[in-house]
Amino acid sequence: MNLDQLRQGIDDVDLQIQRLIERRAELAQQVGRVKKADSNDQPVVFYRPDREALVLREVIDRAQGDLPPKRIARIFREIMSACLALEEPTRIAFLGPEGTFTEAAAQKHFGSAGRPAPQTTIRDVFREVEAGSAHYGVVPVENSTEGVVSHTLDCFINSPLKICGEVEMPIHHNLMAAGAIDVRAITQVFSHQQSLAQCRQWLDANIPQATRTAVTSNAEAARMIAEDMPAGEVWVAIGGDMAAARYDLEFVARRIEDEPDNSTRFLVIGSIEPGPTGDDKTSIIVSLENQPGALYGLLEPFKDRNIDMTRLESRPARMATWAYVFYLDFNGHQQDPEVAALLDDLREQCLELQILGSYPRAVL
Ligand SMILES: C=C(O[C@@H]1C=C(C(=O)O)C=C[C@H]1O)C(=O)O
Repeated sequence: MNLDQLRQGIDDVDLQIQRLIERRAELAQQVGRVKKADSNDQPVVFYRPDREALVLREVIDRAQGDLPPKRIARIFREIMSACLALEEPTRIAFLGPEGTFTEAAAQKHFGSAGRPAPQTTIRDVFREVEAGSAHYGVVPVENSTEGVVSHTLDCFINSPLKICGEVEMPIHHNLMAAGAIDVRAITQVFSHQQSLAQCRQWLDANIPQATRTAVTSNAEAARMIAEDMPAGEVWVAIGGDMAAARYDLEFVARRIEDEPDNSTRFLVIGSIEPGPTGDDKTSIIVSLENQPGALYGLLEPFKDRNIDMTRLESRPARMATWAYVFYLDFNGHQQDPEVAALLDDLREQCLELQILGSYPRAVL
């Protein structure tokens, strides 16, 4: 076939794809009407992360041809995002400002039809969702190089919100400046404290002379470089591609993170509790008495029931009675019989047990 014929073929296929997407959107709107009709005057829950995870896993399972399965799943992610927006425009609070990795994580999880609501602190993200001003929130929880974001875990302790999803993001850092600069002339480097820590060795080796200053986010650092730099100073920022694009900065060096597999895990928080999908995780917070064997008693039921713990984090207790506070992630959904039995075992071992949520394992 020649070029014109091939392009005619593409036009024909595009027409079919478009009509099918439009048909899909109509069906999603009907789903929205059924959800409303079935709601018995309760707040209607349009977003269903469990169903979305199943749709995406199905796409990946049946992928064929040369398109990588995750790439085609991302296309479906966007289609679903547009369909959900027809049912209800979804407002998503995230740790801002615009240009942070958390914004990129929110987009990866909800697609681009979500309405972003940047917040100044992690606590503000919780507040915004608790108050109902945003439907869902996205907050960072752990980084593969730097460990847990303890502030996020602490926010859960006094919050009624549940975890309804997780997002994994590879994190690549750039050194960014407001134009062409001489690296030896750099006086200050700004970024979020976690990003500075993730690039510590690179900074020691390449710009040891620059003062490191932690600011509220790497997007704020990028903004400072673009807008606040005094004459006679050479400031740079560390941040992701989104921050560079948002403030029109140039890359001095790319991928400066010390660990090439640097990644961050984010949590989606909200008031809903997704149903089981067959590949889920559960997160809990427990407090234990300060007595010999307490931690052993917590771990034993996992071994007995052959349930995989994926994270165990200890937090300083806030109340005297809470001698130890632990944050745990494990495989399975609280409605799975084995997990329900495990939770019963744990309740006997712990002073308090708070279920933060069961949610589908990240697909993309
Ligand atoms: C259409 C639905 O509503 C939303 C949109 C979805 C989709 O486009 O496939 C899936 C789940 C929901 O977030 C549904 O619940 O099935």
